Amino acid sequence: MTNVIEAEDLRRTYSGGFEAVNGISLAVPRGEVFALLGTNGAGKTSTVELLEGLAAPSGGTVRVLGHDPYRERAAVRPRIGVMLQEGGFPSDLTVAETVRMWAGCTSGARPTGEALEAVGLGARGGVRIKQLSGGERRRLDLALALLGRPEVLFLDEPTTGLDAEGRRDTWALVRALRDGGTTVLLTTHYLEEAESLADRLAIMHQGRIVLSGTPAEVTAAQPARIRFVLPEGVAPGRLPLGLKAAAEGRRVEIRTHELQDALGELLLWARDTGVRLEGLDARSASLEEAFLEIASRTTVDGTTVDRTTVEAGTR
Ligand SMILES: Nc1ncnc2c1ncn2[C@@H]1O[C@H](COP(=O)(O)OP(=O)(O)OP(=O)(O)O)[C@@H](O)[C@H]1O
Repeated sequence: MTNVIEAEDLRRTYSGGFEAVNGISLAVPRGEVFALLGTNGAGKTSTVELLEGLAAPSGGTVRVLGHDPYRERAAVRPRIGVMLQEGGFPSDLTVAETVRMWAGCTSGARPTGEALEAVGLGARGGVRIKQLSGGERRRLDLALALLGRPEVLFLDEPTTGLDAEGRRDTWALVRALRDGGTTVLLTTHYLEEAESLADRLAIMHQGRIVLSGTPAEVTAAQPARIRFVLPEGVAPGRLPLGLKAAAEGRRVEIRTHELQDALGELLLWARDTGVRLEGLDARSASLEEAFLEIASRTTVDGTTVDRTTVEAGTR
């Protein structure tokens, strides 16, 4: 499969010397939905703008549909759709007028009605932009990004500000576009969105990709968790030797990559010793845990380390 988006050791340094993108490499094949995740300021928008050709990288290379999106903008721009984090519209125009205006600058544009129907704004064509809700503006942004039937769609936080139904409608639309062969690269703060929509994802932290893969691969890298409360008088030290547990008073947490084995061992021990495990809760790792674990890291001298390690080292 050919890669529609390719970045190699991509860097972006802002004036003042701040390195917002610090050597990112990624490849997105045709027809894939790829999600970029990361905390505020991780460098997602700075990266996406390089991929869109809106800014020149300070190092590394980008290829979109085989071209440099910044230097060969004329070759790339007609084939991509871009939804920025904040679109600016003339507020006195109606929704339909805005789409028609945009269509005037777009070759092979979809009909206005079709573009608005696709994003659930079919009945809002006559409404002025200034009267739209935040979520409706987001949908209009998406309609404009779709207008030229792009081969590659860049969506920067496409569902921020949408209600639950709007979010699910957008997911359905993105899936339909993907099934039709469109390649989609999106950023999001909603882990559920990345988990349900993305074929592959990357978690960024401080300008770097720290973890990437399918949602299942990314979560599999994290340990599962078992939690329970021991009864009065049963010390955590009595737990079976094979289980590595962290205890706070009677509350115990076990982290393991072998959930079934650990849980089996724990339950057999509890039965054999007549111990009742209150509030027993066992769960596989989630994307949220992977994300929070990465977000809690900090960087010292360019090396990413666990925050607890830093604190221990400074004591
Ligand atoms: N024009 C600029 N000049 C200097 N620094 C900038 C500029 N734009 C962004 N930054 C900084 O670069 C870093 C990355 O910003 P960016 O917007 O790419 O992050 P993000 O992951 O998209 O964050 P968010 O989730 O909040 O949108 C931040 O620390 C930000 O303050």
